[in-house]
Amino acid sequence: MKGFLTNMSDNDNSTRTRKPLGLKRAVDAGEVKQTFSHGRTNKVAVEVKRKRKILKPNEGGSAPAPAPAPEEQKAAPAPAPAPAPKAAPKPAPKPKRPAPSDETPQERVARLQREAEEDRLKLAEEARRREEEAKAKALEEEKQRAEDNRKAEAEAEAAAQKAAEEKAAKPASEEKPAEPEAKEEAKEEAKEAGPEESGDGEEATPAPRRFTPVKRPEPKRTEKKPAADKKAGGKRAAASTESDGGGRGDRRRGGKLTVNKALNEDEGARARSLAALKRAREKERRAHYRGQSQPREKQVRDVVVPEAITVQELANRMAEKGADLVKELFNLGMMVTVNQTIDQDTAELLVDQFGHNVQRVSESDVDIDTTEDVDPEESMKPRPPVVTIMGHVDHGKTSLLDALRGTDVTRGEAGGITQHIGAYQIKTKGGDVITFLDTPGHEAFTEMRARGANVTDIVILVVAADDGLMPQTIEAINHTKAAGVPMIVAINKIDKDEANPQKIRERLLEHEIIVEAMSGDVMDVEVSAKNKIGLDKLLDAINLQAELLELKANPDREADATVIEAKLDKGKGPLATVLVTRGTLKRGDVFVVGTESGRVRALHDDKGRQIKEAGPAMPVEVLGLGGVPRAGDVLTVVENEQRAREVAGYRTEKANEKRTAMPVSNFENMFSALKSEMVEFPVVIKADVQGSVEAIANALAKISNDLIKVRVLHSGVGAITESDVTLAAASGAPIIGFNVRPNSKARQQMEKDKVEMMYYDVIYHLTEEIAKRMAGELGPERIENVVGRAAVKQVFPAGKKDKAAGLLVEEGVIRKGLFARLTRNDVIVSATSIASLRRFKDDVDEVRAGLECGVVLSDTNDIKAGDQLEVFEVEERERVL
Ligand SMILES: Nc1nc2c(ncn2[C@@H]2O[C@H](COP(=O)(O)OP(=O)(O)OP(=O)(O)O)[C@@H](O)[C@H]2O)c(=O)[nH]1
Repeated sequence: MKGFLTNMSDNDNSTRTRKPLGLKRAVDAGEVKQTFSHGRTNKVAVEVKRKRKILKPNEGGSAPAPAPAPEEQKAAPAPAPAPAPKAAPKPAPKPKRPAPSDETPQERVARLQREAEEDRLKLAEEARRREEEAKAKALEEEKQRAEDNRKAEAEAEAAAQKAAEEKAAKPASEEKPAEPEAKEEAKEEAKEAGPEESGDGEEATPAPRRFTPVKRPEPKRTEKKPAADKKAGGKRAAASTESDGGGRGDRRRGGKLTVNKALNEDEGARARSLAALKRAREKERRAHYRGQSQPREKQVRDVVVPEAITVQELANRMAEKGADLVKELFNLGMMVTVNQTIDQDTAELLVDQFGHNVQRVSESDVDIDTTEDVDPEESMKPRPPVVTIMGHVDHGKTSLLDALRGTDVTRGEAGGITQHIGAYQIKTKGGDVITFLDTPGHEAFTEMRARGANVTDIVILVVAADDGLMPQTIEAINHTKAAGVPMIVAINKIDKDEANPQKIRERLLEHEIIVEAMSGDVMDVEVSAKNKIGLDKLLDAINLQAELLELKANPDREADATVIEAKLDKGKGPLATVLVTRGTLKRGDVFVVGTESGRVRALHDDKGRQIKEAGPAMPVEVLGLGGVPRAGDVLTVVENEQRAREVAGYRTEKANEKRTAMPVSNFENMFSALKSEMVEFPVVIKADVQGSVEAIANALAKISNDLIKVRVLHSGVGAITESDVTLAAASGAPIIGFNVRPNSKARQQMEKDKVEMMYYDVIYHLTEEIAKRMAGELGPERIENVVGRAAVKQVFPAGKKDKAAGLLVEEGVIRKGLFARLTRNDVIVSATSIASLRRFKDDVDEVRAGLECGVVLSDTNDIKAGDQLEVFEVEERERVL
């Protein structure tokens, strides 16, 4: 290599001197290509090949001898500036010089140029391809090139000698054919030399093909390289040309190549990475999509199922589609929408169907269950009794309450403060406190009890001594018994002359009330509310009874209370009178009452005084409620407002759910709902045996329907009595006698009261007749027969006020006087009749389909073009049950 470098330097010197020589330069220009190709070894190889051509024939071993001389000469004239150094040493042009004629060398030069150009191009391609080859190969290639270069040097010399010999031996004309030979030889040489060397002449084409299968060079790279080279600038190019000569240059070249490669590789890498990224993303996307499209693994959820829930809410809790639930319900034979509420059982069924776990929510999870919160015995302290007064109308309940209030020692001192709330407490002379609920009457008592608010400890049954037991007295007795509350009988109005307390006591026996005076255990006190007689005795009796009851409550705890009454005060807002059942209610306490929550803003006692706290059995008015609760609601003090709101919210939700929860629609329910006004057919039944009574009652129940129902006022075995007649007369009911007859008194009474008597001995006849009577009660059936339909085409005034409708009869016939229904968008606008019917200004009786007419409708002028008129007859038929 070094030798080569020295040659180059020699050539350089020579070129400097011979620059002006254009032709030589042209000859050298063939070699210049090598420079074009950026001084890569490849170019050098081109020269080598040419030399090889000459080399191949080897025979001309003598040729090299003359070559050196002309070589130098030739090299000298070669004007090639930069490339010259390389070209110069090459032997190829040298033989041309000695050519006998000038033309031949020119031609040669031309050929050489062409060949060189072709070589250059091909070599360039090959070079690029080579560059593209794996880095691992690069070193080997470089080594090979280095060797080639060395060979080329030697060969060039040999070739030069040979050429000289040939030229010397052959005439100028023979030189031409010599060239192809040389080419062929060169080709062979090139083949032998290996792929790298094969960039010669036309033969170069197969070379790249040979490479192609090995590694397809990316065309881009080949293009980029020169570009990159250009960018590198002249300096670099010069440097590269310089570096071509030696191993260092090779290394550098390698380095350059590496740089290019690096560039290319970078680009390639970038391209690959982008593509790879895209592919990766696409793959990921597809995988994701596939993942989605794959059937999801069913997630089993614990679904909390309350007592009532909307379909949508249940769907949400199951994370299922509402429509799916509706579909499922439809399959179960229930027609519901997502907004409808279904009951717990249905909801559970759905949850099961969808494969989730049912989790029944118990009230205690959210709500407050005071029954579970039992106070320990040691915490219990005696509390005042709570007393309710019941009795028949005008027997003196209110009077007695007032009288008892008057006995209050504290009130007496205060000078008769009017009662402020619906309950009050009195302090007896003995210091005992008694709470009276000022809601007399068993209805209120029972209603409270029905709501679970059994706050009454003792019932005082007021019976007027002058009146005896009356229906409401008996009802009060029954209600008290049902409540299991002890009773004290207050025989009132004993001040009256006609008062007969003993008779009352006796009558009470009929109702299993045995008073103490009759050796029973029910205390009885004779009182006069009017004259304030026996009040102390009554209070004593109450206290005694309270003692027996051992009424106790824990006052040292958060309060529970029951709403006695509640109202909305314009100034104070919602107010509730509550009776503390246990604990102590204090100002500032946070509570929940029914569906309302609140904080105690103020407490008022029954006298309207502000108090700070209220203990067990004390009635107080509470201010600070969020809303008006209902009587019987339980007020519970809770730890904080959040809890109060939670409970109130839960109760509200539950109340709403219950209110909106509807039995699943079916036609039966639908129709029964429509028939709100049911007719009752009252009867009194008397039969010979109980079995008959029951059979008749059942048979009559069966002929009852949604429109009319048999109501048995009274039924019994035996003859029809006077009282049966009285009862039947009061209700306008017939008396059904089955195998029985009225006694004479009853018969007279029947005639007097004009009570209908129906005798039967066959139940079927009885039911048949009753059914007819019931049908008669309902009246004949109205059946509508539509006879025609017409469309309102236009509306025009008729007379001063009326409007007439221009009709086109579409179906049937329209007749004057018939009933008509005017509908607009299928909604009935008016039910009327055809008042007048005209056709072309003539009154007509009827107009048939397809014809136009004008009508005036009775009692309506609300007619618009586009309305539909339906005309119908009404037929009345005897009703059959
Ligand atoms: N002579 C006499 N009359 C009385 C007595 N107690 C009540 N009355 C009268 O009986 C009538 C009815 O008394 P109320 O206290 O209104 O009776 P009530 O049971 O509250 O009546 P309602 O509120 O209608 O249920 C009134 O005119 C009273 O004056 C009594 O002890 N002696």
